Amino acid sequence: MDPRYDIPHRAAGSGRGSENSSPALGAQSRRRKMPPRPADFKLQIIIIGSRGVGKTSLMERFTDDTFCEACKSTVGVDFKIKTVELRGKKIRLQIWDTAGQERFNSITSAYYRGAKGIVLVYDITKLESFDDLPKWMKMIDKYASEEAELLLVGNKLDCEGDRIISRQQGERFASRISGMRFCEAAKDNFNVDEIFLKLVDDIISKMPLEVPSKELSNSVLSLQPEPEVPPELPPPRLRCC
Ligand SMILES: Nc1nc2c(ncn2[C@@H]2O[C@H](COP(=O)(O)OP(=O)(O)OP(=O)(O)O)[C@@H](O)[C@H]2O)c(=O)[nH]1
Repeated sequence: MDPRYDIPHRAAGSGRGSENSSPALGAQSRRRKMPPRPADFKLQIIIIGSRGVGKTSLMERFTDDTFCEACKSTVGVDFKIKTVELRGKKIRLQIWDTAGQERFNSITSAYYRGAKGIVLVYDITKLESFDDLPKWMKMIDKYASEEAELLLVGNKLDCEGDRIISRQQGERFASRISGMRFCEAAKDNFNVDEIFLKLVDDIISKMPLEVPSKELSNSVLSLQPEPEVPPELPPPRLRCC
């Protein structure tokens, strides 16, 4: 893995402190009570793609380093949080996992607008999921911000024997979309951290990181709290051919 991508491990233990700690543990418990350094940025990333391509598995692998053998199909949207450090900045990622079933499009479309990064996933063993890509691009064009970074992921690389979509086909599709990156991955942790971190790196490399600290803290404060409700719909944009 690229050493620039430094992911802090989750703190071990229950994290439950006690007001009556022994003096010998005083310094240690005081250290434990230090509030964590606030994030410099908060970013939203949305994962989209047809049903069963592995969106939930990718999210869980990246955020919790696990995957479920038989995930339930996502209903509407779900999200997880992960904090990473890149380019000396602490970045709190909110990763939205959307349902692949078309009947949820009216719900999931509301989450596109706030996303700074969009991961569009297909299954390399399912032609239909690849054929659906233009449909997903239409959703992106209609609902996402024009500035959002796009990443196309051909998933289930561990099923090479059942592959139907070649790597070249994936690359060709991505090359036709302005600024879209492409890679292949698998839930057993092939390329998963790398794809998310590369996407975040692409996003923050375009952000003004060297602004004066006062402005930076203002920009953090101005970021919205975790969106419990979908943001307003964006104006349509034209990107897809
Ligand atoms: N072999 C293999 N199976 C995978 C991979 N990723 C996901 N799966 C399996 O594919 C099935 C669907 O995975 P999900 O992660 O639920 O797919 P999803 O895209 O979130 O599905 P929806 O929520 O219905 O849109 C599950 O049985 C997963 O275990 C992978 O990389 N390799």
